[in-house]
Amino acid sequence: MEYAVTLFLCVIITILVWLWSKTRRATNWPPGPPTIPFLGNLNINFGDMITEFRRFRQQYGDIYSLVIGSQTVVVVNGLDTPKEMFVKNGDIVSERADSFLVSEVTKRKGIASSSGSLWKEHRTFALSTLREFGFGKRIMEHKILEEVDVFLASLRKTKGTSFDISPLLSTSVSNVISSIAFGRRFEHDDANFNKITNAISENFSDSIMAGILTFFPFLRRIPGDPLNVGHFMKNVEMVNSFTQGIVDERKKSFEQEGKAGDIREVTNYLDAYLKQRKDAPTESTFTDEQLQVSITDLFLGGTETTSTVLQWFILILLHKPEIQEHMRAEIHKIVGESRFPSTADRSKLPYCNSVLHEVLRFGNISPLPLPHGLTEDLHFHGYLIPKHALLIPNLDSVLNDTAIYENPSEFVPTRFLSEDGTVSGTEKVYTFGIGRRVCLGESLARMEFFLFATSMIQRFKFIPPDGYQLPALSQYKYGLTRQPLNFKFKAVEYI
Ligand code: HEM
Repeated sequence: MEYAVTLFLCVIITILVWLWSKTRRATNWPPGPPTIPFLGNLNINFGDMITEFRRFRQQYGDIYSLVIGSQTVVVVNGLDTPKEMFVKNGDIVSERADSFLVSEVTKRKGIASSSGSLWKEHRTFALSTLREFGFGKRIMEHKILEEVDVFLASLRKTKGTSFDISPLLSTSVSNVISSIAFGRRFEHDDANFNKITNAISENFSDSIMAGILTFFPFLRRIPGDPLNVGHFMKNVEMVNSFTQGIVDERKKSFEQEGKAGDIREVTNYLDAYLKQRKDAPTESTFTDEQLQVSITDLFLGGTETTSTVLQWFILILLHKPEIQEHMRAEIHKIVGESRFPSTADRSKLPYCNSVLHEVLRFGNISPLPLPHGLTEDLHFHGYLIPKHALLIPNLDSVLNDTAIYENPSEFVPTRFLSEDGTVSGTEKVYTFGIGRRVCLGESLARMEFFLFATSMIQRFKFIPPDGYQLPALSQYKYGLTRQPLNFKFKAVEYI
């Protein structure tokens, strides 16, 4: 009996010591808020991480750490420290750390969630394939402008009545990446496609829970599902079966074409992948599962982010009609009214260009990207960053840095306009990330943003409905991206 009690006490003490050691910060790690025994930094405000992280930066400097659950989080802030961390040490810090989204939702597959050679091979393949199909080229511009044309026709149909533009933007922007990723576009009244873009929107705006589950995975099992994980996973399954259906259908016709010796010209990522898979050795990383997850990554990455930036753009211009007027005057002067603006006009539209960069800065749509992981312990600025840490490049700390920008919380349309009328300083607008994990769709997103935004302003005036209170520019929803609150407006045809 005495032996059993002693054994029991030893087990309890071992567990307590283990728990205590897991929830304290080692002395050689970056500093951070004091940890509470057995709780670590559980007392921080998870509801407003952006503000909380700003406060920690003021207190602890450009690199600090938090102990949450049994995880160590290291947050890297400012302009120079992230560059040094994610560019100079790119070999060590470009893995994707485990999180609920990475390990439970995408099972470390695809592009955004994979690591090591699986990630390198697929990122390289995706970049070179997408470049071949027009990323950053005129052929891509044509595709986007076709979509802009359909989008503006839908705006016209609203006949100046008040409406919510988010579903229309999601479908239009999604059609661009769909045609590049799998050679398809969808009609604006396609109910099934609208269900898919709606599921994506819901998951992007409603995923604080994904962050919580990263640190406390057991909360997923709570009876009654108070975190609504079931709904999130249902949306994930809906999107997965949509992309799987497209892959399966094309695989079948690809095999038939192969048998007949008549494979269609390769014009999209899906066809390029099937061809790569056909020619690849059996032990290659190019598998059916990788195909489905990487297509889904492109589809998701290319849908919600760009349409969120466009929503910020419209909301800002509703608040500041004088900026609309100024942009429209510049576009009409340089481009005229009969054709859409093109990327070749960009350098001749410095005011518009400055406004769009300011939207990318002010919108701050991905302030805290998915955490990076490490391949080994890293000694950095005199601290030890343990291999198991989750590394967060805090993009908010660059985009709202008072050392770089005067009054960063204000929208200043001429922020990037120099006295000589040229645009400068835009290289510090790190909206698309830093280092080797930098956004894969950056050139597409920039082109889409420019073409959609300038064509809209060229032809439409945006006005708030009479007596309607627009959401303030300081308000936002934060899930996977930082989004404006829902709003309505009228698009009145100008030309
Ligand atoms: C304005 C629009 C966009 C913004 C602000 C944005 C921002 C970002 C950010 C901050 C990251 C994470 C960087 C990191 O992990 O450190 C990222 C990754 C990624 N983005 Fe975008 N993105 C946009 C549009 C797009 C588009 C159009 C695509 C479609 C091709 C795309 C595909 C991806 C992919 C696949 C990754 C994962 C890259 C990797 O892990 O190697 N994004 N994006």
